[in-house]
This record gives sequence, structure tokens and C-alpha cells, in this order.
Amino acid sequence: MNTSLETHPTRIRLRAQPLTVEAFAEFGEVITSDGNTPLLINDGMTERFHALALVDTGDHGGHALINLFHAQPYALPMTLSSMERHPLGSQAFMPLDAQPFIVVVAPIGEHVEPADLRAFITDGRQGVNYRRGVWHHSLIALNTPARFMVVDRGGPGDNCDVVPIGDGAGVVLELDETQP
Ligand SMILES: NC(=O)N[C@@H](O)C(=O)O
Ligand code: NI
Repeated sequence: MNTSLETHPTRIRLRAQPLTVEAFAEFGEVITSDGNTPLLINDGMTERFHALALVDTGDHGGHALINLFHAQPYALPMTLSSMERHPLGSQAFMPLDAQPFIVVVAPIGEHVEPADLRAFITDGRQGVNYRRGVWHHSLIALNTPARFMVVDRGGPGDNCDVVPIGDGAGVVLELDETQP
């Protein structure tokens, strides 16, 4: 698996790759109209891109929430030290300001090692839906303050586990030189 990790004696560097449906498939869905065929509704006035992602929130008496996140941008490179997961529900992020953002994920399991990490950069129009239990870094907005619609789970139970990445020494996240 291409982790786009380069290991140097003193630090591990993680490079963000362009987000694609195929590369993200093991972690959840990419929310995009690109490559999807719409249903024509409302007397032909609207295209419905139907069921792009599964909102999975019913476990243990949960329910779906629609939230707005107003995120401050991070400057890259940045050091990642921990990851989180939501064992009781999915979590979707949809940008409202057409700004790219960074998605860092790792496969479902009990621990996260630096080599497990995958980083992606969105194209500004794409959203993501993290499947229940998928490790991810909390929201990483870029360049400018940005608003997101977030669909996730409300209800009883502890729905957020946080673990250090490896020994917690940190993984440096950066963009390829060719990226904005
Ligand atoms: N804490 C919260 O609501 N958001 C995080 O789960 C996140 O993934 O950004
Ligand atoms: Ni989260």
C-alpha cells in the first residue's frame, strides 16, 4: 500500500495525495457529483445525486445530526501526533466554501502506526464520509477559514476514541511541491 511516507533519521514525512473514490474506498465514501449519474427531479429542474454515502448512526440508540463547523486553517507542514475514531457512527464533512482540505486516515484496528497513515487533499468540491470506526485526524482546513456541513451521530455512549500515532513522536504532514 502506498503510504507516501518517507522515513528520515529524525522524522517521518507524510505527503498528501489527490483524493479519489478508489483510493478512499477502504475508509469511506467520497461525496461528489463527479462520475455519478443524477436522477432528474422537480419537473426536470433539479439533478439529484442520490445516496452518495451511508449515514450510519443508529447503533446503541443513536441518531443523525447535521452540524456546521467553522474551521480555522492549519499551516503546512504540520505535525500529527494522534488520531481519532467514532466507534458508534459515521462522520461526513462537506465543504461550503469550495476550499480544499486535508484528510488523514488509517485502517480500522486497535492501534495506528505511522506507516498506516494515508493523507489526501480534496479538490475543494469533494466531501468525505468516514465509515464507522475508521481512524482519522480531526478536521484540517487549509489556506483560509472554511465552513463545513458535518453529518454524524448523536446519542448515548462514548463515540470518540483517541490514540497516539505510534510512540507519539509525531508525523510531519506536508503537500507535494506540485500542490496548492
Ligand atoms: N470532534 C468533532 O466533532 N470533530 C471531529 O470528530 C473531527 O473529525 O473533526
Ligand atoms: Ni471525527
